[in-house]
Amino acid sequence: MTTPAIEMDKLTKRYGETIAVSEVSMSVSAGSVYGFLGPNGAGKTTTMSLLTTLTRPTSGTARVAGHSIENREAVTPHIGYLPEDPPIYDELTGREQLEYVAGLRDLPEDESSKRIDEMLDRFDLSADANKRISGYSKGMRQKVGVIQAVLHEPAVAFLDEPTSGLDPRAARTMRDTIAELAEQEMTIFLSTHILPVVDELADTIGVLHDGELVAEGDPEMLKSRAETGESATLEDAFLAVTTDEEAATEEVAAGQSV
Ligand SMILES: Nc1ncnc2c1ncn2[C@@H]1O[C@H](COP(=O)(O)OP(=O)(O)OP(=O)(O)O)[C@@H](O)[C@H]1O
Repeated sequence: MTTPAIEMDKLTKRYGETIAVSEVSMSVSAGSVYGFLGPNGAGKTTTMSLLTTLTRPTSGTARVAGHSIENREAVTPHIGYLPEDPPIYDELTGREQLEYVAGLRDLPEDESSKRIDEMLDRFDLSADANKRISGYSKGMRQKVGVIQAVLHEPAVAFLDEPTSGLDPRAARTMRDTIAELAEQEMTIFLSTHILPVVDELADTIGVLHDGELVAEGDPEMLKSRAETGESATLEDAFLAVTTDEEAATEEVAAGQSV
């Protein structure tokens, strides 16, 4: 059996009185797309900060690409992260920003410049690649953020709202790119509020609510739990598991979902 790309065991993060992430345990198969859902404030960003080693857990453990998150140097070469606000330098051009990131990752120059060109072209950014990022639109910045997260072909990419700010064509390109990267065995940990994106791409969906993993399964399985008839959507399922907290917890306890 191959090592899971992500494993969490009772991962917990407290901020004073607030329990942002509460004893979350899960396993994400290598090469799969994991859709990570939850209402505002559920703890998704905190979970991704923990898994990308930007925040330390209060208790519990996790391994990413086979390495403990306690060991930042071991984990970071294997991951890419698109946070809500991607770290990019306004004074650089799009191409310079990507070359800078490739340099940080020690990528061979000829290989990385070919991949940068290919990704810029794919996201329709080639014509603006030599313009300063300060003049980029929100969507253009988002494209740069995504490209830099996957440029080094990490084993696991954490993407927080990757289609945010993108026009319909660019959003389509983003979804196609995510599917393609997963086909190439990259594990994608995808957090978004746009449920059709998750429905289309995710092999497994986990729903976080008040820091707890209240449901987990493939999209069809989750929909079948919504109890709104045969035409239940992922939105119905999401609302069911994040509003009827007691029932969800009971099912978790009964081992029906997690
Ligand atoms: N640095 C921090 N200090 C104190 N509390 C925090 C901090 N970061 C997050 N929290 C709290 O932890 C909880 C989870 O927040 P988090 O940002 O992880 O949620 P989220 O699921 O990403 O929400 P959203 O969908 O709105 O982005 C919230 O109650 C939030 O107020």
